[in-house]
Amino acid sequence: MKHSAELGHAAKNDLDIIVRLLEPIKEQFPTLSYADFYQLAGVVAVEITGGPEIPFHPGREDKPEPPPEGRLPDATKGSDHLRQVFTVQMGLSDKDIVALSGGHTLGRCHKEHSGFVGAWASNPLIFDNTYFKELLSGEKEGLIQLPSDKALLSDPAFRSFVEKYAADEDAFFADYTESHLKLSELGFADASIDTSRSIYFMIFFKKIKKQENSLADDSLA
Ligand code: HEM
Repeated sequence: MKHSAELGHAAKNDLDIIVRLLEPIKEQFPTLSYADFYQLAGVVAVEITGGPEIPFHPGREDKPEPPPEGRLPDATKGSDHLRQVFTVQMGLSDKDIVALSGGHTLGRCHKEHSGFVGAWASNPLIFDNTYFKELLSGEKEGLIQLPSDKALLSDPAFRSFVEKYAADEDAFFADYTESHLKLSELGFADASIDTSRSIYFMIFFKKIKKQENSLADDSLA
């Protein structure tokens, strides 16, 4: 995210706004890598919008170059493509694919970015299981279902997880936590629980959370 090539990526057009908002917080923690900082911001975002507490292990190093192009999933494609990206390339399971897709409980699609328009849920600033409930209840005026979201309904293995998460938010939160943690530590060989450092980082976490709250208050004011 700190590389301009990534920021200019059509699929992530708004990232520069987040990067700009986070920069004053990052400046207070110069020893923290950007890779750890942005992962921590993701963990905080899920938690402060009502989602589960995801464990965080620090120690990622910043890379001098962005990763190669073409590794993001394509929203116009179906289940074979999702398994190619998440299972073949990243080693994640069907359960991970469906649980992580629940991240679409937050935010929305923008015409100027992806060409799609609208949010997946009527409460797009709350992390809950509405995404799965909406998916099962069919298309609705004002809400979006991407082809890649609909693939979770037509593929029987995916669908069983959609039904489970729609019926049981605790099960979604438990699986989402596991999958988010797994995704956030791909390629991070040193991820391990080092108690003293984890406690140290929890202090950062609380500080950042406090500042996020005051940023949110400012932007509402
Ligand atoms: C399964 C494959 C995925 C596909 C094909 C996909 C596709 C998309 C697309 C097309 C957008 C709209 C971008 C825009 O127009 O601004 C989007 C937004 C978003 N995606 Fe995904 N996504 C996937 C997985 C994920 C995962 C794993 C997460 C997080 C766990 C996630 C979280 C989000 C969020 C929060 C937004 C809203 C961003 C905003 O409000 O600006 N997505 N995604």
